[in-house]
Amino acid sequence: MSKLVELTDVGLEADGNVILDHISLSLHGGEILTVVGPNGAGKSSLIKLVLELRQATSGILWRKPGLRVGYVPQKLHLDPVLPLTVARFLSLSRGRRLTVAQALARVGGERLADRAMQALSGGEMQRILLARALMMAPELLILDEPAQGVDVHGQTELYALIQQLAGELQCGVLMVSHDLHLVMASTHRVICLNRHVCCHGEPEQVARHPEFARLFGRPELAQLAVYTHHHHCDDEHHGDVRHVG
Ligand SMILES: Nc1ncnc2c1ncn2[C@@H]1O[C@H](COP(=O)(O)OP(=O)(O)OP(=O)(O)O)[C@@H](O)[C@H]1O
Repeated sequence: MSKLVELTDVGLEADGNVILDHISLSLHGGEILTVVGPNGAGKSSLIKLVLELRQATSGILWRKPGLRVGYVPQKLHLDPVLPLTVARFLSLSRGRRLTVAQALARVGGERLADRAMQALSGGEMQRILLARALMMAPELLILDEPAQGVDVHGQTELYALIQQLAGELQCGVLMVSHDLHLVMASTHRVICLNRHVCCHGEPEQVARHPEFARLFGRPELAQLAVYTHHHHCDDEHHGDVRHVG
């Protein structure tokens, strides 16, 4: 599968504070990478770097040239009195490659087409935001806590849907989640972030890593520590390479 994004030793500072320190990661098509970490760990900042909404202060951020990125934000702020149906909302997205009906079908939301956006439940809203991100047939889907405001059953369903879409569309998925245990079954790799990469690997390995256990308050799990570090020695930096710092 082709490489979509690669960060090599990336750092981000703002107002003299280190927000991200020596971050290295890569993501390929069809692969799901979940970023977990405590509040203030730099998860949203990392997503903003990959979205090119912020610029790294050091290191190299490479994106496949012309990469199509679909983004699902944590929340959508809508005017409560704005008359807007789901179909109309989806039709407003830029760079469309799918029809509204196709995007709704992808997320199992066909029956929601004529519903007012303001009348959607938390789970329905997240599906519609996902449908919007799919409208331009993304090669990379970026999701910032996609299951926020969704009950536990709905969260499990949503993560399963994301996993299904990544397989069907062969797009890469980069998502932030607060609950590794809910997302575990639906992700290939996990990065535990606390400004730097604390640990990195398959979900079971990260869940049992002492640093993860310390951050998430399960020190007893540290006894079970298994750690596999995946080195990415792939050096093909061509295309959209950005050298900074
Ligand atoms: N432009 C900025 N200037 C100064 N500090 C910033 C800036 N942007 C982010 N920060 C700080 O960087 C840290 C990381 O923020 P970020 O929102 O990336 O964390 P997060 O892991 O997404 O947190 P949360 O889980 O609470 O959403 C925070 O301490 C935040 O205050």
